Amino acid sequence: MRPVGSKYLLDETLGRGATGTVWRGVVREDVQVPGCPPGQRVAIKVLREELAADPDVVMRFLRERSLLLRLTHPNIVRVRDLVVEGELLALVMDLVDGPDLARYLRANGPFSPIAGALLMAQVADALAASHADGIVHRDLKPANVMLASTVVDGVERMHPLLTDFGIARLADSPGVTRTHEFVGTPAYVAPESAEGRPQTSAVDVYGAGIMLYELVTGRQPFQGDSALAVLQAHLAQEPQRPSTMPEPLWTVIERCLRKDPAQRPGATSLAHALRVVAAGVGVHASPAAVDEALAVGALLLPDPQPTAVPGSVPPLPPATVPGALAPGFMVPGTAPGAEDHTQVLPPTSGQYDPAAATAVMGTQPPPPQGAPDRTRVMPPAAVPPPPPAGPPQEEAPHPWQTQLRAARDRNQQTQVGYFGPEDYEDLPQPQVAPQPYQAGQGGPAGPGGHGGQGHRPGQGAPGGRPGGQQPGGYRQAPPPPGYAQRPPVAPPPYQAGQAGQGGNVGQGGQRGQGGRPQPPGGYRQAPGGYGQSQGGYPPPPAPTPVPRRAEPPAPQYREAPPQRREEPPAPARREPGPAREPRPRSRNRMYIPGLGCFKGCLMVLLVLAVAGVALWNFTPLPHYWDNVVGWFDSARDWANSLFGK
Ligand SMILES: Nc1ncnc2c1ncn2[C@@H]1O[C@H](COP(=O)(O)OP(=O)(O)OP(=O)(O)O)[C@@H](O)[C@H]1O
Repeated sequence: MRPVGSKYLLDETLGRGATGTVWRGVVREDVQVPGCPPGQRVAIKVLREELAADPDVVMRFLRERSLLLRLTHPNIVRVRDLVVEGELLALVMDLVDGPDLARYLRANGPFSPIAGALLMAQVADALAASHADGIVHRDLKPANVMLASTVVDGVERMHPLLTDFGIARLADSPGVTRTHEFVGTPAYVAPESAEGRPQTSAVDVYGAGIMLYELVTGRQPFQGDSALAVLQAHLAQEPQRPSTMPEPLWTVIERCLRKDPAQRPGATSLAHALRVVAAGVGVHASPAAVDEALAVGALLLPDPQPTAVPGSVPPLPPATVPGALAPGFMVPGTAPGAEDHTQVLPPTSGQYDPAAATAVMGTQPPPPQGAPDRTRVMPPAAVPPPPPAGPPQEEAPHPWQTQLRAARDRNQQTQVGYFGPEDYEDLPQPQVAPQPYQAGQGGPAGPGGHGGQGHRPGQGAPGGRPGGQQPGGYRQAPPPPGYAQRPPVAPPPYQAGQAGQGGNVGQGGQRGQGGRPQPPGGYRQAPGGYGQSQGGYPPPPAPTPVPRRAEPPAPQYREAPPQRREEPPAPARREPGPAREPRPRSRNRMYIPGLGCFKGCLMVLLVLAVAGVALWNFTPLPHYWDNVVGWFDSARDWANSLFGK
């Protein structure tokens, strides 16, 4: 295990993202960390060195320490500590034993509308709490929702936990992102973020709408061949209701995806509305619950005081084409006020001092001066010379570009991007693309409610996807002390426990009649689950102990074209400018996470030595060598005899 800071040991890598690497770690046995007993297993996100080398990010890290540590909620992965040492920045979090939602979706396919609504209601709870605390997530996506499993009444259930809070905000340093760039993932980015307009907590609600759509359909509402095209779709296209989507759920999604952030609901009312929808779309919903779900639009109240994202750029001139980017927009350094925001990444704040005390941002005092430095996960970067005074020069390559290259092989990464009007001209005119799986789809819905409305192409027959809830219902974990400041949310009706056995409510609001008969307990055959997926997830790659579905997936989901891998946005074209200063590069040329350059070099020498020994012993090389030495001796004797020596 490798030390990180003076309190933690890194064990193994859990995964890598665009902003850093997440490790499984452990609290050292010989230290005291408040709230974390010695030996406690934790997850440690070590931010990438480009971020850690930016003094502005470090300052933000320190400033927001108390905010992030304070953010506790049953549906938020708790941040336990922040480690700042040399050029290492790390967040210590609770370790979640489970997959993230993106991986779960890939492995198991979409959720039923009820399960999707209930899952997203918990995510909306987490958003409401963070917004009330002044924190906007800004990078909401399934990959940032971890699925823990909890056992309630002897039944394993999924418990969503939102993570990566504050990362987008940390990354959004003036030294890291520049004017009109966005931090986020194109498929989930709100129009105002893509356009560089001021952002508020409404961007998270937009992301929640995209996620909700994806959870119940298996695809995202806005797609394109490139990140730029996806961003353009967010700006110009209207989302289309899939025929299988219950009307109340669509009402919620459509409101979350409004282009105007002021028309989106607040996170608190979103959570409430989703529970009302979940209670009203099952075939066993009471008529009153059905009516309430159909009137859900009235519950979707905008946030009266949306939380502003600090430092988001001022509004730009209105676009001339609806949904298009404003003229001159996204060209770094040319937009009005750009000079206020665009900065060259400042030099690092000084040489790394290995003898310096570890600065761990906990409540514990730092170790005494002269204590051995235990953290060398990332070696220090060279200190570049200060930029020469004179006329402004073109900026060095953006550090995020390095990250994007590194992340290129991963789908749906958090990205920073910008694009200009010339890029926009390359795009096809905005149009509303037909839903891929609508092609060849069946006729009008039959009397089978949601279940009969198109899960099987060409028919409206009964027997679609059954929803329903489990007797005993899904229960939420009790909120922790202190969380009660949040506005009260009406207890969801499903807590009362409903037996679910069939399809969802049809588009016309009639209760589905034709849901496939299911055993009590809802869509899963396993006892205790609600909806399609809430009965526990199979921890990949181990097979799930209970069959997930009572029937094979609906054909159109299988027939839908595979999701394209998102390419990171192409770097913006820049006007030819004066020659760039060579970018100061890190000394860490051969970067092996956790090993560092020195050990990497030793490893290379060792490999060369072993190869040399093997060559000498297992090839005729010694024989050739003797021959060469013999020839050399003969030549010397001949030369000596020639010159009479
Ligand atoms: N608290 C945690 N406990 C356990 N695993 C975690 C935790 N946080 C993240 N992970 C795992 O680590 C992996 C990498 O996480 P990270 O947040 O860096 O990825 P990402 O969200 O895909 O990337 P990015 O947001 O930078 O685009 C994830 O796949 C997730 O499964």
